[in-house]
Parts: sequence; C-alpha cells; structure tokens
Amino acid sequence: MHKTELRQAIRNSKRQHTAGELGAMSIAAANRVASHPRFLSAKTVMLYCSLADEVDTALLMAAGTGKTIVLPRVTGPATMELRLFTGPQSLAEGAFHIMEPTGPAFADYGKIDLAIIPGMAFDREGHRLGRGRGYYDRFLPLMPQAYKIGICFPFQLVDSVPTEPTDIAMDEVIWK
Ligand SMILES: Nc1nc2c(c(=O)[nH]1)N(C=O)[C@@H](CNc1ccc(C(=O)N[C@@H](CCC(=O)O)C(=O)O)cc1)CN2
Ligand SMILES: Nc1ncnc2c1ncn2[C@@H]1O[C@H](COP(=O)(O)OP(=O)(O)OP(=O)(O)O)[C@@H](O)[C@H]1O
Repeated sequence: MHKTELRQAIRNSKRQHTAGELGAMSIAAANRVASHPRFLSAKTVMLYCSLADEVDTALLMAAGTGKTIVLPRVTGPATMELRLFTGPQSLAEGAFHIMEPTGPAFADYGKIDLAIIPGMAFDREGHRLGRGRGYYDRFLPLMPQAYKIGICFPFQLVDSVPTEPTDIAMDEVIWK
C-alpha cells in the first residue's frame, strides 16, 4: 500500500473506535513506555503533545517529573525546534492546533537520551509513516544517539510501511 492509501486506511480504522476505547489504548501504551528501562534511566526525553487521534502523552509528562522533558514546536512549513516543557501552564496552541511549549529553547540535541515519536503507522522493523510533511525525518538526524520509540495504537501497527531513503527508523515500536 502506498503512503497516501495507508494514511487513509488508518484514519478509517481510528473512526471505528470511541474516544473511550482510544483512551484505554493510550493508557496501556503510555504505561508500557513509563515502565521501560530506557524511560526510567533517561535524563532527557523528547515527548510530543498529543492530538486527539494520537496516543495520549499526558501520563508520560506526569511520569517524567524530575527528568528534562522537551517538546517540538513547528517553526515553518518543514522545520521544528525544541523547547523545554516547564509544566502544563507553559503550553499554548500552535500550528495544526497542537499544544506547543512556550518555555526556553533547547538546542542540546546530543543530550536527548530518548525520543518518543508519534506516527500514523509503524511496522515491526521500526519503519514509520508520519503525517506526510517530513518534520521528524528532517529533525531526528540531529539526535543520532537518542533511543527512538515509536508509539501508536494497536491498529496502527501494520505488516509493512512503505519507506523512502530519508525515512528515519525507530529503535522500537510500542503499540500496546
Ligand atoms: N502531536 C504531534 N505533534 C507534532 C507532530 C505530530 O505528528 N503530532 N508532527 C509530526 O510531523 C509535527 C507537526 N506536523 C504535523 C503535520 C500535519 C498535521 C495535520 O494535522 N495534518 C492534517 C492535514 C491537514 C493539512 O494538511 O493541513 C491531517 O493529518 O489530517 C499535524 C502536525 C510536530 N509536532
Ligand atoms: N531529510 C529530509 N530532507 C529533505 N526532505 C525530506 C527529508 N525527509 C523527508 N523529506 C520530504 O518530506 C516529505 C514528507 O516525507 P514523509 O512522507 O516521509 O513524511 P512523514 O514522515 O510522513 O511526516 P512527519 O515526519 O511530518 O510526520 C517528502 O516529500 C520527503 O521527500
């Protein structure tokens, strides 16, 4: 299946689940991450602020108290930056209606131990299908040392994600 068709198929599967079901699946996946040795040992974690159709990261932000948590902020049609997460009151709605950090900029990419990454679909080899703008594909090469965990709902784990040379693979995918 090509990228566009796969994105559409995933959107259709999402619609077959209630918000309550997605919430329960989010809690399962987030708990798995929160108890992961890489999360427990990480000092600096890149998270994302979830949209309604993504695995909810609120639990991870809470579990990350005591760690340095950084979040992406869209700065242009293909560019992002990172800012420190300094608490829920430091978030403001940004591009694509995503809640984004207003805290201090963070450019110490080499310090990021773990990156938790959303996607439309993943396969077991760690290939990722994003929302189709290449934000993460351009950004992740800045932090080659970071352990990359893709996180998704069970129906977003597919047999095979079509790949391009610029796609950055995950080290691990957590889907339940
Ligand atoms: N929570 C979250 N934050 C993120 C991402 C993400 O996928 N999820 N991104 C990962 O890249 C970056 C933002 N990229 C995004 C790209 C497209 C859409 C989006 O809503 N696209 C619509 C199509 C609307 C349009 O084309 O204007 C869609 O998918 O339905 C959202 C975020 C950075 N922050
Ligand atoms: N490192 C890169 N440099 C330049 N262009 C890139 C790079 N990575 C991806 N692109 C381009 O960006 C566009 C979107 O790529 P792709 O479909 O892989 O995005 P995605 O991973 O689904 O999106 P996102 O990361 O925003 O969730 C494609 O045209 C791709 O060729």
